[in-house]
Amino acid sequence: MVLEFNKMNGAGNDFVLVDNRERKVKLRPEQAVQLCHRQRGIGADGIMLLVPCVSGKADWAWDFYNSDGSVAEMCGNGARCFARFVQKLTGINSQFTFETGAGIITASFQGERVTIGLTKPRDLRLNEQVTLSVGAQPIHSLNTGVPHAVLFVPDADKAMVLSLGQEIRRHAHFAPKGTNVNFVQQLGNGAIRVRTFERGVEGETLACGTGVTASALISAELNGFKSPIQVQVQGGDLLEVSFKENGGHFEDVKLTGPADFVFEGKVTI
Ligand SMILES: N[C@@H](CCC[C@H](N)C(=O)O)C(=O)O
Repeated sequence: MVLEFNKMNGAGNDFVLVDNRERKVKLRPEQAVQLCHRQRGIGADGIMLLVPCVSGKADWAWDFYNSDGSVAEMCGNGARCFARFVQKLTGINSQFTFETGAGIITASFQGERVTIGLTKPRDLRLNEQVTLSVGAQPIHSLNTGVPHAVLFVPDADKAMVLSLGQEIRRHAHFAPKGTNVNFVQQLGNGAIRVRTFERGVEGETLACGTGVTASALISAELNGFKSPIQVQVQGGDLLEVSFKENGGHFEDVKLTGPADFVFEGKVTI
């Protein structure tokens, strides 16, 4: 069949978006892999299909695939792109909701930027000593829709994102689901810089929205960072994480950043 798609990116994390409101597309994992392939396909970190929300709990829903064909519960940068895609197809400018594997996400538009309201963060674990090939390291973790490990590093440029990222991503400590891995440098002005090794892409991406969010919340928890936190990502963009703290719990967690169309096309699958 011929698939019509939009190619988009959110802070350099790139995606293929497909209108599947009529549910005619049945994507198999190997087709997702083929479409995301950077030499043999369109090239992307993931694919989102817009579908009707059958549960009736939200305005829309998505099916999300990583570039290795695995299904992910949530994607922060993808969510902003999805919001712009829905806006383009339906003309909506006001806040709306969509259902993901992690729960209901809200989306709203601030001029060029998009804000998404995430699901309540869960499974916060701090300062767990994890034995790695470089020795035991304190690793923090938080699920912001998908699981994230967070390590603080003095200089993100020198972080061993590929080698250590891969090791932690599949470490027994995070089994069976594995984890995304974020290397976080604290910048002087209450901001942070984050580099992420992404599960399901199995490499470093130019940004990871849920990873940025987990890194910001853990910076707040451990180092007193205040909302909103500015986060510099590997692609050079700035994302913003805002939240409320209520008795040691984070609420009303929001991620704001860019979501850009790159091109439209048709591909036979
Ligand atoms: N890039 C995303 C995260 C996508 C899901 C992740 N690869 C996983 O499988 O956990 C983001 O911006 O949050």
